[in-house]
Amino acid sequence: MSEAMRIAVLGVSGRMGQMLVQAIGESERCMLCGATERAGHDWVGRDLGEAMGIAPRGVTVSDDPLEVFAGAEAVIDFTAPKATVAHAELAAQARAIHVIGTTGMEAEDLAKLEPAARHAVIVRAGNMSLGVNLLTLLTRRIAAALDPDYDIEVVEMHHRHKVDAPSGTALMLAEAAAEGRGVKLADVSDRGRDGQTGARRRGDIGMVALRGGDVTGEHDVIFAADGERIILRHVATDRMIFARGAVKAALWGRGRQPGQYDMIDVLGLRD
Ligand SMILES: NC(=O)C1=CN([C@@H]2O[C@H](COP(=O)(O)OP(=O)(O)OC[C@H]3O[C@@H](n4cnc5c(N)ncnc54)[C@H](OP(=O)(O)O)[C@@H]3O)[C@@H](O)[C@H]2O)C=CC1
Ligand SMILES: O=C(O)C1=N[C@H](C(=O)O)C[C@H](O)C1
Repeated sequence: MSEAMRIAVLGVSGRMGQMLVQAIGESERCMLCGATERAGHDWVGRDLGEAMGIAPRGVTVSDDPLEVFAGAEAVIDFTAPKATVAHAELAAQARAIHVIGTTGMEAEDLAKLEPAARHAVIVRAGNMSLGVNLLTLLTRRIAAALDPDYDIEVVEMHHRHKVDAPSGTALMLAEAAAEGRGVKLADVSDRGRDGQTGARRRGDIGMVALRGGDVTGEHDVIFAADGERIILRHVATDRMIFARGAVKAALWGRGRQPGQYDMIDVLGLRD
């Protein structure tokens, strides 16, 4: 059996950071070797397990990503866009596999991942669950089969703490719908309806974001025509689906050529 993969978790105190610690602990194929938080965070310098209120883990939370990357084969990053861009540069220097779950990245942030991917394996997805990735494939197929008399709307709901909209998943689903229709999402996307909007433009793909309570993540893709609606739905009830997907991505990255990959590659679903 090959050696257990050494994985570090970035932004470890976050909702996803803590799930990732649990998901790494579940697998015999990997071990947690490091963890980071922002400088000044009260977990920095403490044993991770003790900070989490569980048994000591023998891993000290660091605010120095460079030191953490140097000791890791893979790093898993569910933090914030600017932090992720900086992490990508460090992952490239350390030749570490960089699994990115962070959403809300703008085009300029994504462009900065390209030079890093010349040296590191980057696996990035707005949603790391099997269910959502399958849903993107279904969305693409259905959009390809229907003409623009079927209006496409992507509706998402998340917890009150989420800071970006539309969600990374909603963007993945809208991209898949646009791809199925053979159009560019940027040309047809309608994200900000408010006031006197005028009638819906034929062929547009709408996106709507709801925020409230503790909703883990819910996404509907609606194909609405005269006389009928088709609704594809994914409901996440446990963040472990994302964390397990991210660990799977890190393990998949071992021995790959540098470049940018997504969960469709990891799950072997590319056609
Ligand atoms: N792809 C997927 O499957 C999923 C993606 N996500 C995405 O993951 C991201 C995180 O979500 P969530 O865990 O809910 O958010 P949280 O705010 O709970 O966690 C983010 C953590 O990252 C920390 N952080 C920010 N900047 C840095 C930095 N420079 N170095 C180290 N740590 C840093 C934050 O610290 P502080 O709070 O002090 O700023 C915080 O602890 C979001 O973009 C979310 O949309 C979430 C779930 C699934
Ligand atoms: O912030 C979240 O919580 C989630 N973010 C991802 C997204 O933006 O789609 C994935 C999941 O829906 C949870």
